[in-house]
Amino acid sequence: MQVTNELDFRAIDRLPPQNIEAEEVILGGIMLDPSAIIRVEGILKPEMFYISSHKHIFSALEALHRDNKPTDLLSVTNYLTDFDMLTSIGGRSKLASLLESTVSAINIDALADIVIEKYRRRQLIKAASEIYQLAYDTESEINHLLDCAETKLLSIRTEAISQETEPVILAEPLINVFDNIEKISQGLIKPGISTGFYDLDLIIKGFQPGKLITLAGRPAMGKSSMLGNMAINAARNSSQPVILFSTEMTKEEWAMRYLSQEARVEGIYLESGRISNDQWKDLAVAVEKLSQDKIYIDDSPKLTVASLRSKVKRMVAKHGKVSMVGIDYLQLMADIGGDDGSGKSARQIGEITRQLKLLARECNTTVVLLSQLNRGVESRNNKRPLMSDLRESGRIEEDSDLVIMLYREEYYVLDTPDRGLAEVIITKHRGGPTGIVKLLFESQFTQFKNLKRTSY
Ligand SMILES: Nc1ncnc2c1ncn2[C@@H]1O[C@H](COP(=O)(O)OP(=O)(O)OP(=O)(O)O)[C@@H](O)[C@H]1O
Repeated sequence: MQVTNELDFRAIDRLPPQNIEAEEVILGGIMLDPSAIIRVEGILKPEMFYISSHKHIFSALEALHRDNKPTDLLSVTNYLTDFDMLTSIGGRSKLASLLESTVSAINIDALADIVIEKYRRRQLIKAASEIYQLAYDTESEINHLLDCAETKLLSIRTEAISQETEPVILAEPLINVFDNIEKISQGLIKPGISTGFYDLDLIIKGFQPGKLITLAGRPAMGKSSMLGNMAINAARNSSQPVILFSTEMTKEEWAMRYLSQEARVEGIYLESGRISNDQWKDLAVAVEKLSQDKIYIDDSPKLTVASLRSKVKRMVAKHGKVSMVGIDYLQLMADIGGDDGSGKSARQIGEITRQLKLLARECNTTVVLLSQLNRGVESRNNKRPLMSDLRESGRIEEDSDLVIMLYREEYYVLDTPDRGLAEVIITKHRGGPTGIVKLLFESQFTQFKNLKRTSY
């Protein structure tokens, strides 16, 4: 019996995970009952079968089904004969034996689960074997090898997540939603973690778990400031940790910003050391307060989505939950290798945003991703950013649940009446309204503030 060529399992002194009987009954079941394939269609894939001939037979059954043809013994035999594959799968006797060993297709879903699970285990062994080989590659840097190893494991996990869900009857989420509304109305839970900005919360309902938020703007609009403000607000309003991944600013620069905001001492005084006695007291109080905040900062300059993901998962394992993951910023992530004109970086960006969206869902957290905007904004009369200004906008727009743009008129017009004001423009909101929220921006403290309180 010829087995699949996933890995040379002879090198491993154990039989690879597989369930040949389950594979046979699935194939026999589909030949017996043509409607059975619908129950595994899109879930079970040919490559998941352990036996090579089973892969080919399942592919043939899928092709027949796609063409609205019967999947019975005669049709499969003809199909494989036409493609000159009948002999290689074991001939007519192989197909007949599959039918003979099957009584019904009743358990096909459960059997498909078994075959998929065995396939995943083989994938895991394959990745482990490749990682084992990687460790001997002395030509490459260890951090690069660790990234490669993480990526291999991540791709198995990503494939598993994207296949895990099955449609459920409406009644099921309905009960959850009703239960949630009841708890919110009784004040037992909050609709989301407050961003600290009341008018913004009114529109987006705070930070919602499982969501990817893209926060974009031209340089110096205040993206990092907004992310820092949101992070501390989320940590204080949820009492759960927040992680900031910062490829641009160091952890000391973040600490300086937070100290400046909390003590209300401008950054230039902190940097020059020109501090009054009163300010020293304020700084001491601020250090004490900030030391209680659960803000974790990772300033690895070469951040990949694979390493980010494992760091977040480790934090979740340690603390139970993470209220927000902030990333400053997308275009500086190490997965993006630059564009050679073939759209490579757009594809890489698309892959990153997809992974981040999956991470938000998997870890039940909110991911806030900073993104640069195209220079195109600068050549327009109205410089308020638009969705199309997002660099490599297509995938960012698709994967994000919310796209928020920052705009400050004073950046372009010095004597504007809107001096000190910032516009937070919600250009995309999946399942909710869009709109513009005005905030005060104190650049000397890199702090956004509410203009006036609007109650819920
Ligand atoms: N210590 C400081 N004192 C005064 N102004 C500051 C200070 N730090 C930052 N700013 C100003 O605050 C504004 C917002 O800075 P921030 O770093 O948040 O912007 P950004 O949108 O993240 O920019 P970039 O994309 O260039 O990193 C800028 O105009 C900057 O000059």
